[in-house]
Amino acid sequence: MHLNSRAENASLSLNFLGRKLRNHTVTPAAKQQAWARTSPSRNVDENGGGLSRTVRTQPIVCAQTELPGSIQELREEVQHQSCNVHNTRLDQENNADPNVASGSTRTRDREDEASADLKIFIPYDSAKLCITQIADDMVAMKSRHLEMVQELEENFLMVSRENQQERTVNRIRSYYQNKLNSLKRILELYQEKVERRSALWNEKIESLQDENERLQEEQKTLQERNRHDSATWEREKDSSDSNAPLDGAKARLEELQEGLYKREREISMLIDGSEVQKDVPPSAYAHLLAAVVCARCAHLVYAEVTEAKQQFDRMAEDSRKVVAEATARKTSIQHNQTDVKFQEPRPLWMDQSDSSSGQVIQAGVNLQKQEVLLVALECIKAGVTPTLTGAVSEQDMAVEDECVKIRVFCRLRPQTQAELARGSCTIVSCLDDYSVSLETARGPREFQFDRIFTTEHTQDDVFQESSRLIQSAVDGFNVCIFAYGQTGSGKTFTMLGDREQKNPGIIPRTFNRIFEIIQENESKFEFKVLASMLELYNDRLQDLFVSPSEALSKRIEIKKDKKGLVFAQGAEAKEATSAGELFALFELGSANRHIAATKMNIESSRSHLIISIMLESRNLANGNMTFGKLNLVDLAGSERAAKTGAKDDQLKEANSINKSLSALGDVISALAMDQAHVPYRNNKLTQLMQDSLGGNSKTLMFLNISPSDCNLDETHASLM
Ligand SMILES: Nc1ncnc2c1ncn2[C@@H]1O[C@H](COP(=O)(O)OP(=O)(O)OP(=O)(O)O)[C@@H](O)[C@H]1O
Repeated sequence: MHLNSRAENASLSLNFLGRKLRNHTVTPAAKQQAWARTSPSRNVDENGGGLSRTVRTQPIVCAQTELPGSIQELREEVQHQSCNVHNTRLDQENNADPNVASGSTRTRDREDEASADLKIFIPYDSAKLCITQIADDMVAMKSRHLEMVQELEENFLMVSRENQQERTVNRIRSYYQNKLNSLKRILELYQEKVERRSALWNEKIESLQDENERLQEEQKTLQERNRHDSATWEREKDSSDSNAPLDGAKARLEELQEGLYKREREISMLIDGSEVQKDVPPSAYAHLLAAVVCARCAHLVYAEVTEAKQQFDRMAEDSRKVVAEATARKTSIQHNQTDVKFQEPRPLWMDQSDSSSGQVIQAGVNLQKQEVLLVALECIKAGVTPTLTGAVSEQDMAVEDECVKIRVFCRLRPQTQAELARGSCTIVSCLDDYSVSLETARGPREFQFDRIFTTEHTQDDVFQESSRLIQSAVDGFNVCIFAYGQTGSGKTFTMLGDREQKNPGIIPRTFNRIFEIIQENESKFEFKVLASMLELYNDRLQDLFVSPSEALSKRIEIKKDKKGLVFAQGAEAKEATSAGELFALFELGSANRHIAATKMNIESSRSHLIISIMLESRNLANGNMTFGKLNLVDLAGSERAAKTGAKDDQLKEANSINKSLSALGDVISALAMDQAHVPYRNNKLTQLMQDSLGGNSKTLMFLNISPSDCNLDETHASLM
């Protein structure tokens, strides 16, 4: 070890085993301990063992305030213990020639030299202890430094993270600011638009008011003229006895006026709804009202204008001829068809106009149109009001049935025990067989349907209205009957019936009706009935005719065959030869559905149930084949996920249901609006129902609604 303090304020440097140690702190306690353990005699022994160390004669100055005491102490210690401090050269000379050492100059020189080269011997143990302590201190210092570095790094990271967060916040803020700006711009645009529109409407209202005033003025002028004419006639009558023809004209005028007042009374009665007939759809009243007004005007024209009179007479004559021809044509087609309905069943893919039943329908529609035209012309001629009798023949209904492809029936269920117990009140009322009224926050809203079924209507009433469609399916049409509505609104009750089957719904009744029709026609036709039963849950189709474990391993794909009929590839289609067999198959499917639902811990009402019945018939006389398909669907509930507070799996389930229901809604509205593109492919549900929605198929939708105020939002959404 070498202690070097050559420069003033130089730092203490230690050279130990070839490693340079700098600026270390030696704790006084450690040094104390080191000295305490070192005895002078032992040091001598050890020094003799060759552990000599060199110490400069200059005082050891330590750069750090903590050190000086200790080094100084060390030095003092060394000086006190003379055995530890040696001037080697003096020692040598003293030892070698003590007599020669005379003369003050020489002695001073020697002292100078000695001060320049003073050797100090530190006991090895003390030095070792010192060094160990120094090394320990340095290790501690290193770890402290490392800690500080780590702390600094962490601080740096934290600051940079904060900076980043701030930057992100700024970015988000500016993004939303931009959005807000663009929304403001859009709002301004809309405001402008609304202002423009309202200005336009104001203009229109003003022009209508002007027009109204003008008409009133004209009316006044006409009345004046009338009064003037009648006064003239009176005068002329008084002045001459030869005015007899004018009597007739005056009488005619009075008659006309009387007729006019009568029509006005009828119109106001119609407007007031005082003569509303129970069995006439409300939409028909609008047409009737329009017809009344038109007929009145037209009759005035007919009566006053000679050319118009001739024209109307000609039209009425032509129309009479056309009606006669149409009646004859329809009768001849019906005659050709004979009374056997199934002799020439119409294959599904054949154009309707090619088939005889299609011709009957077409002839029926034409005849109806011509008859309406003739009645209208006669009414105009006679100046009478066209009326709706409400007495529609079975045949007319059948014709109408053939023409209408989508019907929507609304069914209102009674309040449940739970709703009654909760004190819910009823907010839905049925106005007539076609309209319901819903009490909303903004007042009552009316909705029209093809038919309304109230709580008074039985399952039988409901089935009677739908059973004609089953005949159509056997005839070769594709038919779909489905129920839509929120959970608990009565879909399952309508489609399946109650659990005990005391009030069977449409599905079991359909099974019976199919085989009744088959039985009625089995002498002329051979039938084959195949059924498949599928469940659509979370966009996955599951075959309900196999066990749930087997169904899980099966992949079902929706395909179309050559005739355009949709089928589920991979799903079983089982044959049934009686209503009982069909019902047994249905029970098997329902049991599998229940097991699968229990296994997956879901409610069966959270999936769509699709029962497809394929009806094949072969004409025994000519071998012609006919294919019809009947889809019976019990849809999952349509409630909103937000209201139910669904999370995770439930939310996924609700989203999947909503997606499929909105896809179905899109398809129905595209069909209702006769759009060129119908988005069937958007969802598995609509893909599967494709061949029984639109085209030549017939669709019956049941809209099930709850009457209670607690379901107002859902009921409103469903009705909309
Ligand atoms: N027209 C009705 N007459 C009497 N009770 C009815 C009627 N409609 C529904 N219900 C009763 O209301 C309750 C709910 O009906 P249902 O289970 O058919 O609703 P849902 O719409 O099918 O519900 P989910 O979507 O959960 O299957 C049942 O107890 C059912 O018996």
